[in-house]
Amino acid sequence: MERNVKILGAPTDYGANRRGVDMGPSAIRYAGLADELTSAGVSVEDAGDLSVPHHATHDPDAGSDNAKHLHEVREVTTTLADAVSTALADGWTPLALGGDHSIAIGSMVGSARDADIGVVWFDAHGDYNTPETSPSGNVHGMPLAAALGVGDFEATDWANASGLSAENVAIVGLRDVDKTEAAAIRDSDITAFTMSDIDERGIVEVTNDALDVATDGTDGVHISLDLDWLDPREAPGVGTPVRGGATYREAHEAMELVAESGAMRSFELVEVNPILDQHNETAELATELAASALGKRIL
Ligand SMILES: NC(=[NH2+])NCCC[C@H](N)C(=O)O
Ligand SMILES: [Mn+2]
Ligand SMILES: [Mn+2]
Repeated sequence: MERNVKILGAPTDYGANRRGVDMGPSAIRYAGLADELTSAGVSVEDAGDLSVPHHATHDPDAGSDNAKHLHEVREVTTTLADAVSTALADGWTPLALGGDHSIAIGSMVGSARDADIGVVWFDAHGDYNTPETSPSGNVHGMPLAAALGVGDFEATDWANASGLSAENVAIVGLRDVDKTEAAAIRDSDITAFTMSDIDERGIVEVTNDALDVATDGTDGVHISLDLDWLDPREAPGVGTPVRGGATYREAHEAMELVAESGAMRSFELVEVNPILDQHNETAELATELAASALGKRIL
C-alpha cells in the first residue's frame, strides 16, 4: 500500500514527572526519522511541532495532585486531535512524536473522529490509572483510562470523542503495573499481554493476537509505541525505565508484523527523553522501529 506519513511533533512533558521528554521530537528528528522513513518506501512530510502551552512558568508539581497539569494536557490533546484528524482526512498516516504518553489521548481522539479504531499499546506500563488510583498524579500513566472514560474520566468528553471500546484495545509487554491499576485492567475488557506471555508464546503470536483484537470489527488501528516497552539496555533514554523489556529483535519483529497487517491508521512514538539518553541511541532506535512499522525490510 502507498503510504504518506505526516510527522506531527508534540513537544510536551506536562504528563510526566521528568523534564526532558519535551525534547523528544527534536531528538527523533535529529536521529534521521525522515530519511529512515523514506528508506521504508513511504513519502514523508514533516509538519513541524504543534504549539504547546508556554514553558517558562511550568512547574512539574503544579495543579491538582491527582492529575497534574490536566489543563495543559487537555490543551495539547485538543491541538493534536485536530492535527491528526485533519492529516487523516487529507490522506496522510499521522505519526505523532512525543512528548510524554499523555499525547496518546489526542492521537486516539483524532484518529477516531471519522472511524472506529482499535489500539495496540506497546508499553511496560498499563497507563490505565485514573486520578483516583494514580500513585503519582502523572497523566502519562492515565491515557488509556482517559480515552476509555474510566472513573473520573467519565465526566470528560474524551471517551465519547474516541468511541473506543476496551474490547479493541490490546496492551503488549506489560511488566510494571500499580496495584489498583492491575485490578482495573483485569476487570476491564482490555486484552493485556505481559512480558510473561511474550516469554511463553513468543513475540510473533502475541503481536498477531494483539493485532487481531484491535482489528476485530474496526476500520483501523492506532499503534502507540512507548519506548520504555523495550529493555532499558536498548532504550535507556526514557523517564520510567523497567528491566526485563522487549529485546531489539523482538521490537523489530513486532513492528514488522504491524506493517504486514496493513491495519495501521495512526502511529505515535512517545517517552523518548534525550536528557536521560546515551548518545541519542533511544531516539535512533525509535526511528528504526518506526521504519519497520511502516514497511522497511532487511531484503
Ligand atoms: N507512559 C508512562 N511512562 N507511564 C508510566 C506510568 C507509571 C505509573 N504507573 C504511574 O501512574 O505514574
Ligand atoms: Mn511506559
Ligand atoms: Mn506509556
